[in-house]
Amino acid sequence: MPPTTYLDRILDAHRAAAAADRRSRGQVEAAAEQAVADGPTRGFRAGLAADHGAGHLAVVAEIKRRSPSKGDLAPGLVPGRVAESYAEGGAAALSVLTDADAFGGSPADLAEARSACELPVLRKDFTVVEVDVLDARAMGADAVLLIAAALDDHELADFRALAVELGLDALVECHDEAEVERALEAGADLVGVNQRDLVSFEVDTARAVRVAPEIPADVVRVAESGVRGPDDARRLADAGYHAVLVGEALVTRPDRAEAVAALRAARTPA
Ligand SMILES: O=C(O)c1ccccc1NCC(=O)[C@H](O)[C@H](O)COP(=O)(O)O
Repeated sequence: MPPTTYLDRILDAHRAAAAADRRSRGQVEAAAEQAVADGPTRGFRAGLAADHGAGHLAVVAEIKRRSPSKGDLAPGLVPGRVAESYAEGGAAALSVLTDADAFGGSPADLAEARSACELPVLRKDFTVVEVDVLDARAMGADAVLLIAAALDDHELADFRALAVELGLDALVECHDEAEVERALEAGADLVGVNQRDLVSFEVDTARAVRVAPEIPADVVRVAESGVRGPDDARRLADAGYHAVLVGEALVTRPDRAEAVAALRAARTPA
């Protein structure tokens, strides 16, 4: 049997938490339905496409307190203030880690960040059951993350369909060409290529460039992880990415607004 990886452990922990959840599915559905009744989502995919259409490299700026690979990054950050500085720098969207154990995040971080700005927000978490998708809508997210390596083909298609039904965009995260094929088969119109290997944590800064040709032109493409600054961003823009999703290189900076603006300007005008 292959050794248990970090990803296996975190997915097991999320499945155990889902099994121990004392709420009924009906309760979570009611909360999600209430959120739908309260108003539409902000349009995460549309926000990235619009900023790209205006000639920029769209930036999905992440709120990340700590990470399994690096430890503490900005443990005391104030989500609302960080969201304001990202918006000031021209971010097209936010990504907020809501996992507590590995990242120190929470649904409250997401709610605070979203209410501090007008930007659409991705709930970045390990979605393992349909209730996670309902929860994302209920907590105020505009988009949900579906990690191809964590879900089988049926789950990928079903969770994505549920997200669409709730008005959420689904960012389907892939690591290689085979996962991109599975994402497209599941109907994905928003694909992320994560350059961080979730088993070894190693970042391969050439990965997203290598995988880009497999993603059709009508799919909004996001390069995730290990983007250190404008030089990396420029390579990804040149490879056809609409957006970069950046955590560590933004959250650890004192001048977050300027750092976002520099990434956004990395696209070479055609
Ligand atoms: O960040 C990690 O160490 C990590 C480890 C295992 C699973 C996921 C992990 N991060 C989640 C993310 O996808 C990143 O926070 C996101 O892509 C931004 O990455 P970065 O710009 O390198 O902080």
